[in-house]
Amino acid sequence: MTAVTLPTTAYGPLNRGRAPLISMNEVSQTFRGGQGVPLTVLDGVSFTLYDGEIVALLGRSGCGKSTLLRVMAGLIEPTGGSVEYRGEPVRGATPGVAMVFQSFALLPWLTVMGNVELGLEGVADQERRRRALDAIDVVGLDGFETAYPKELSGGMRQRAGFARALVREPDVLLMDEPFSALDVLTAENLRTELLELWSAGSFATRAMAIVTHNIEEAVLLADRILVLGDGGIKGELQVRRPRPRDRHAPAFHGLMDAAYRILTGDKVTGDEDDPGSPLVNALPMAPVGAIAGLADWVEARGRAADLSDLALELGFEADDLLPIVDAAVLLGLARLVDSTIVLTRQGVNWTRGGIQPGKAIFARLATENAPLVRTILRALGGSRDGRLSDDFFLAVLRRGFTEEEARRQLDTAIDWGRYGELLEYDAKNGDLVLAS
Ligand SMILES: Nc1ncnc2c1ncn2[C@@H]1O[C@H](COP(=O)(O)OP(=O)(O)OP(=O)(O)O)[C@@H](O)[C@H]1O
Repeated sequence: MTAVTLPTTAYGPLNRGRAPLISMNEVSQTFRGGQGVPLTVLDGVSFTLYDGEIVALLGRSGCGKSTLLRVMAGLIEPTGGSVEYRGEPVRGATPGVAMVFQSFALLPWLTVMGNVELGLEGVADQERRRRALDAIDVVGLDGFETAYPKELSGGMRQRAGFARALVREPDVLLMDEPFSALDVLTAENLRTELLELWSAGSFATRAMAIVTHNIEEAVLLADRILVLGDGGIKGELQVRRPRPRDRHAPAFHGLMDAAYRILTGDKVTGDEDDPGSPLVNALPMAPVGAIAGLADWVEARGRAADLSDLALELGFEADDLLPIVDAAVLLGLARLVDSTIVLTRQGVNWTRGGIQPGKAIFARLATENAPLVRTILRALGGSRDGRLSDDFFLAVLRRGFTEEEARRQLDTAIDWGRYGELLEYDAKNGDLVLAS
């Protein structure tokens, strides 16, 4: 569906330049099953959780989602491979991690306060009390400090579960189906509040991973969805949608379909023939001039360059380069190997080929790989006189993007199409015109 080629060893192309928090390297987990028969649940899984992201681990029942989460938390020592936390090997419980469980896991003989304070063993009384009260406040349980779990509804128990995890101010919050024991409305409420707190930076956590088998929940919450199956990661989806996400947007449905197709075994990534719907596969917003500039720099450095070095040299943050890098990768001008950008043969030909041959290469790549450019060309080709108003495209794009995003998507496609001499744009009346 997307033409972006993902690096095969590191599942995190959106996160280049961000700090890795937990890295799993070729992790395997084999349990002794019934009658001592070995059961391999994870088989050489590599995955990195980066600073700033929410990752959903999606998969069928029994595929090893909880096992993967427990290995990340250091609750299980894997039978193969290794786990690192901020570059240091994990031995025993992973530092900086707190967990939230489906079953709430509260001690029935302790009050809410007592349960939350449990997360702070070893902290002085007064400090412990202050932090517990703060955490209880953040999750909206103030007033229930002295209540016992049996006096609370399911939703309130899970709030206490979150408070007990957050009171530790964890770097990483790992959640194992935290909403699936709750009724639909309570789950929705808690999910929304968690996202609001996350977006507002109301707690110190830098990254979250959530296990779920609910596709909609994964698309609502995550920046990245990893689909687990057959002992490994079957596929990955990037969710580049602003929050809060509109469940009714076509793009949302497109992502759910894509996740479903990976779950059920259809290959979604790497389908070169179909760049997918422009409503789901947004164009990285980078003008051609910027992509050309990047390609020139990389070419001048032997056709491969480390992104952080490049950013440093240019005086940018690595993140500033991301849309430009994403655009080059989407078009097929470059590929990423971990954090190194490497020009493809087409990328080299584009940079070195001179103006007209360069334009021809770009035109072909944009038509093949950029969903919105392709859609616009098809629509113009099917119109009476090869001419359509930008209002037409904006109206369609608004089904998947905000007003502002829709305009920027169209402007990017026009910029790419004009450079490739595929189309013209008549700014006076806002018409897009197929190039003659
Ligand atoms: N400690 C253990 N000993 C033996 N087998 C185990 C152990 N823990 C998990 N398993 C088995 O490993 C497989 C994966 O379990 P896991 O709980 O990780 O799956 P899951 O994807 O989280 O499933 P679910 O969605 O149903 O919770 C299951 O077959 C389970 O029975």
